[in-house]
Amino acid sequence: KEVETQAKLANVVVLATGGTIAGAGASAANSATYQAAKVGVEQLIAGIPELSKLANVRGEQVMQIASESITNENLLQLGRRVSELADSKDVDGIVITHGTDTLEETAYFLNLVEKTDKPIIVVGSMRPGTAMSADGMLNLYNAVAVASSKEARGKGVLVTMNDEIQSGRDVSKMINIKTEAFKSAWGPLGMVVEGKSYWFRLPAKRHTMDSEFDIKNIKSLPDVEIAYSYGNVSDTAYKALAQSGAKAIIHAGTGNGSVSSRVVPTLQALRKDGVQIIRSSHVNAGGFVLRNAEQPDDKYDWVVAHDLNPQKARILAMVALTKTNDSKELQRMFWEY
Ligand SMILES: NC(=O)CC[C@H](N)C(=O)O
Repeated sequence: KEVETQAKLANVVVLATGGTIAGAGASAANSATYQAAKVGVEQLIAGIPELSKLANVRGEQVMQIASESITNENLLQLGRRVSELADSKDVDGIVITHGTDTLEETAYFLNLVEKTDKPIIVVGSMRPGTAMSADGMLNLYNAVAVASSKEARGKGVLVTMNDEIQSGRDVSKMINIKTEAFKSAWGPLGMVVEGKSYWFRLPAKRHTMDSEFDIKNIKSLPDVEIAYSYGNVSDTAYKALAQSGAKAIIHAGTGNGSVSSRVVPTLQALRKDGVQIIRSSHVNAGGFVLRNAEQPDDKYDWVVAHDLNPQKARILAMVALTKTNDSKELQRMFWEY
């Protein structure tokens, strides 16, 4: 009978990359002071015996790092492994355990480049497993539940944190001390409760199967950098980034991606030199940058990131630049993805 049930369960692979979900602290009182990326994937899976009722779960340790240290090479390595697994007949769903600092970047990257309709779920935690009220166990349980469900297919890369199912495209880490840390300006897609998913809406932007990007065709990612804006900002960072070889600079602007009059001439000159200038906003609850509002983008040949925050804009710019260096094409991609 047991063999029969196991045959019916979905096959889910957990790819572990590190982060707080694999963190360990000195005592149960250490919810914020601990070391990330300490616990191996086998131990994470073994810590949740209930997973075996949801799916046939196996783990792979892809890397063991805190996510602020993830490089473009790491992203490509992870993306290629996800793609290989998604192509395998024996795999129904993929879960990626990840540090929360750059989780939103990895989730968006995979959402753009993985050609599969199989569920891909990225998950992390805000407290290490050694802490009181650790959140990683339930987040991972929920991730495996969603990864093994048929309803999660074709919805793009998803993130399960704090009982919510979020689109990997929209979600962002909004606060770094609460377990209710991941939010999207446009709301979650659904909820996952006691291993069952409840869906409310679908992503409207192009992703995975419907994307023109494919990890199999991406050999390397170009250098795209971010410059932060604020009162009294100078053009020093923009110039230095261009000089160090950036193909595009994401302007992490104030408000509607506005640009200081001290910086405008430098960005005009950099664009003439071939650097793509992409205006985004660093406002906290979600930016909404429109073309030719605040700055004449048509005249300067700049691109706007619309609702993508600066770090997500960097991901799309890198992926887009593997295909085109035409600013009109880049702008189309920024509207569509
Ligand atoms: N909560 C977390 O996962 C943060 C830990 C670490 N900075 C990381 O992103 O990997």
